[in-house]
Amino acid sequence: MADTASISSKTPVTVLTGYLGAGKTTLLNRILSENHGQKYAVIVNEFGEIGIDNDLIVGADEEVFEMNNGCVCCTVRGDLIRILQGLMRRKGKFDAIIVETTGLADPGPVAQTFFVDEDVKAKTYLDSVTALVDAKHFKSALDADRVVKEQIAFADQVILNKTDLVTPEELNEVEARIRGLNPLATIQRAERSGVDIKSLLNQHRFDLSKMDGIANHDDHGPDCADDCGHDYHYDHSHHHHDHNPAHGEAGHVHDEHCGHDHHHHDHGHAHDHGHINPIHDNEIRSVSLSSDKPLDGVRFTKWIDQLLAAKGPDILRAKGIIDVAGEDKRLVFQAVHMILEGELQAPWKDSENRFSRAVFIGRHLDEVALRAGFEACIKV
Ligand SMILES: Nc1nc2c(ncn2[C@@H]2O[C@H](COP(=O)(O)OP(=O)(O)OP(=O)(O)O)[C@@H](O)[C@H]2O)c(=O)[nH]1
Repeated sequence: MADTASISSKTPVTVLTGYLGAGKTTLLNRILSENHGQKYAVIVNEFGEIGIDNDLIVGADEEVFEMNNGCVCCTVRGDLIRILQGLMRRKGKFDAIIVETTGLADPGPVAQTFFVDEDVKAKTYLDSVTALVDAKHFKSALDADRVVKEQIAFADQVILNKTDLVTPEELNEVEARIRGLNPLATIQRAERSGVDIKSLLNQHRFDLSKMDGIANHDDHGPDCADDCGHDYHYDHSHHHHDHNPAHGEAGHVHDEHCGHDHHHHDHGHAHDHGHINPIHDNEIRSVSLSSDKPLDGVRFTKWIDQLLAAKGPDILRAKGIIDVAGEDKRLVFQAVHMILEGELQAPWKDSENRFSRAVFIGRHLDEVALRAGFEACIKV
């Protein structure tokens, strides 16, 4: 149980994203002023913002650290590491950290920081990427800026805010659109970012032990309740890759998808077979693969390694639970771009129907090839 102990001694970090005006400041203000018994250190990115944000947060008597740089996508990681290190020297003064990204930020590099930097990894863990969505302006923002899709694609949980400004029909439509982009995230509706703070933070969304909800994603996403997975006993055969040598360099996470379109694909998928992606989004989408037959562990590992090495820049998030032939425990994995984490855990119960399921969220996903690759791993 060593890892369980160490996870609990690490400080949880919530990365908060959301397009301009979605309600991030409103939410932060709630987090910092409501009486929930927790102390949060907040890292605010100043980019494009004005002083009032500061006043709000400082006034709430919390620790505030700012990142003063322009391009979050390429350069914030070094700053973030430094700020996190500074914060961790004051460990004990707060229970959790919230990183607010700018409305224009690609959450990828920020999320990757928590898997790449050894020091950060040793002291903190990414609890969730939480995206705020402005129900009223979502559709126009989607058209205006690709980062909106990235924020949704990366999110573990979405707060669908400003519900007061749209009709129930419009709200359902926006929610379906979000669900089409990301079948895994939980979605909470809110007015003035009024969600239950306790339900928002400390959810362990990146914790491999809490991914059982993926099994239910066809319905509602991984609605991992608090009691999900608490009793698991791990085997801790932790498997952690960084396929891109460039990522190994300290303070540098400029990956290929860093804000610039280097990738030219033939757009062969005019026809969208995605059964969980009811509304066509020509770029970012999700593909869900499943099988009730066990997979060959060696073949699957090789496939996912090669897939992420080749397509990592396009794959924003992936999660899965795999029934490995001859293995009593389920293999659980998740990836952020090329960074893959997987471990064996939670033995299948005798009464349980075993299954394998993998969900990929990304751009230019070739569903036919993904499906063929996955199915080739089925143990014959
Ligand atoms: N009607 C309505 N207005 C809201 C709601 N939530 C936030 N607002 C308002 O929307 C505006 C933008 O909210 P902020 O919390 O500043 O949004 P933000 O994401 O921090 O915005 P940026 O800092 O520009 O990225 C503010 O005037 C809020 O008062 C809501 O649920 N309904």
